[in-house]
Order: sequence, then structure tokens, then C-alpha cells
Amino acid sequence: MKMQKVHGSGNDFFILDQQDLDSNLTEEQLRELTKKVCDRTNGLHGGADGILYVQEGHKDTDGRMRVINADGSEASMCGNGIRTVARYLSEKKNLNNFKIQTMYADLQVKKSDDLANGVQAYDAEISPVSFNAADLGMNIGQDKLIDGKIEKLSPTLKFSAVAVPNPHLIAFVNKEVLEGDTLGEIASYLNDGKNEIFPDGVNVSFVHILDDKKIFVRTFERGVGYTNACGTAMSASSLMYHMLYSDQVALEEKITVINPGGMVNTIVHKNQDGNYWMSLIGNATVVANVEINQEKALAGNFAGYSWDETGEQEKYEKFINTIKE
Ligand SMILES: N[C@@H](CCC[C@H](N)C(=O)O)C(=O)O
Repeated sequence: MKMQKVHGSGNDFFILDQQDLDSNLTEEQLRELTKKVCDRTNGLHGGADGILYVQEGHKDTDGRMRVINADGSEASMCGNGIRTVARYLSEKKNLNNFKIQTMYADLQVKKSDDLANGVQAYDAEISPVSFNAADLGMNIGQDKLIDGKIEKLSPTLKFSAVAVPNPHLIAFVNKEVLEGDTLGEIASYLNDGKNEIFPDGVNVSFVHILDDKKIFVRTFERGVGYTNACGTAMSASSLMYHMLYSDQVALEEKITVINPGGMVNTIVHKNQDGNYWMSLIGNATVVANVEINQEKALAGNFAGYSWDETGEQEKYEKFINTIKE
């Protein structure tokens, strides 16, 4: 069974095309395979943040992406991942500008200019956007939360909750809080499977404004934990940056988003019916082409797997070093 090891901003995944399966997978087997392959300790070549499962899409699209988190839970969307799936389908079907079917929307994707030599980039639509508690799976006694307190979580921090369409809880913080333990403490509680605020969990991000139109986003993801980056979180954070700091960034203006794994650019749009959507532009790096035995992998046995590196990771790291200078 073939797979690709990929990443967007260091948020890493295995792309698994249903057409490359040795035999069909049940839903339970897909979840179990993901947990085994992505395990950071005993998984495949250092594991991953999840599996991006690629299937044929319905007639208005050129493919379908399902997002399986490292813990086996399924998410409605993956911003870093859809850029890598866009590249995979672009190269498989010789496309440049097309739509990918996701759980709640068919999303436009297109190839973007390379970020540097050997660092390919794609532009992905992030939508739909909702602030409604029902769409967020949020129970706080009110329908929306925009720059408001949740006393049970923090006496001081102010949060915004937005679904893009997966759920995100976002707070703007200073550098000290950004780098501290509070994010992990709050996110671990909200993803414990028992709390009443987000019973289905939520991706939690702390955002620090670095400069005009430049932010740093650190994310603890539902179903994964801390990741190098979360594309939907960076998009949601960009939207809240525009809404709460509109003097710094207007609609249609490019925002530079830095994260522990690299960077992306985002643009916040508002369409004629008043709904927001974002463009998420960033790398789509193929680290290696992989071959494993599917039956053995389901048992967590990766003996004899092949790992054929593309050389792109070295070029990505060289690019990132120029960003961090
Ligand atoms: N890292 C992804 C988001 C993956 C799903 C998320 N953990 C969730 O459960 O909603 C991204 O780049 O958006």
C-alpha cells in the first residue's frame, strides 16, 4: 500500500488514496490504521498528526478529502492538509484550479507561486464560517462568543469561538502567555471528553500580534495535541485579527501568519451575503513516498516499509531559516 508523507507548515500527515489500498478498509479499520501509523512513539517513521484519506469526489469536484486525527477522530476540515491534497490531486490529474469535496463544503484550491526553490505552495479556500454555538458544539449559555470571557477557563483571558467549519477557540495574548502553559492547560481540559463547554472538543489557539498584519499562532489541536501549525486555526485567527483589530488589517489585505513550523499567508474575504471566508496560502511539501504492508500496518507492524525521500524537506528547512532570520 502506497502513501505520501507530507506537511503544510510542519503540520504533518500521511496521504492515503483509497485507490492505493491493498483491500478495502472499514471505518473502524481506517481509525485503527490512523492511530497505529500516526503514533509518535511506535508509529510509521516518527508518526504524524493524522491521515488525509483521498477518495473520488462527487461530480462537481476532482477529489474528496477526509481528515482523520491522530487519535482516530474525524474532523470536518484541515487547512494545512487540503493544500497537500490539492498538490497530490493536481499532480495526479494534471489540474491547477479545481474543487475538493470536504465534509461540509466543496472548496476551491489552486496552485500558487513557489515560496522558494523546491517549496511548492497552494492556495485553499477556508469556509464555511460560523459563530453559532450549535455549529461549534459549544455550551456557554449564549449563542456567540466574540472577545468574551469564559470564567471557568480563565478570569482574565478573552476568547472568540468560530467554526471554519471545524471548531476553534481563540485568545489574543502577550508573548509571555503565548509561550506559557496556559494554552495546554485550557485545551487539555476542553478536549478531555468530559467537560460541558465543548463536549466534542475544540482546537484552541493563542495569538500574539507581532506587527501590523503579522501574527504568531500557537495551537493545541483537538484529536492531536500541540502541532507545529494548524491551517484552519491560522485562518480563524486571521479572521478574528481582522474583526478585533480592523485598524491594523482590512478585508482583502494579506496577513503573514508565523507558527512553530513555519509560516502561511492568509486573506480575509466577505462575500455579498455577508459571510466571511478566508484564503490560506502556504507550502505543500512532499517529504517521502512510502510503501507499507496494509495488513501488517493494521497490527502496528511496519517492518520492511520503504521510505523514499524527495529532498523537499531540506529545501523547506532552508526556506524557513530565511523566515526566522
Ligand atoms: N491541523 C488541521 C486541523 C485538523 C483537524 C482538527 N484537529 C480538528 O479536530 O478539528 C488544519 O490544518 O486545519
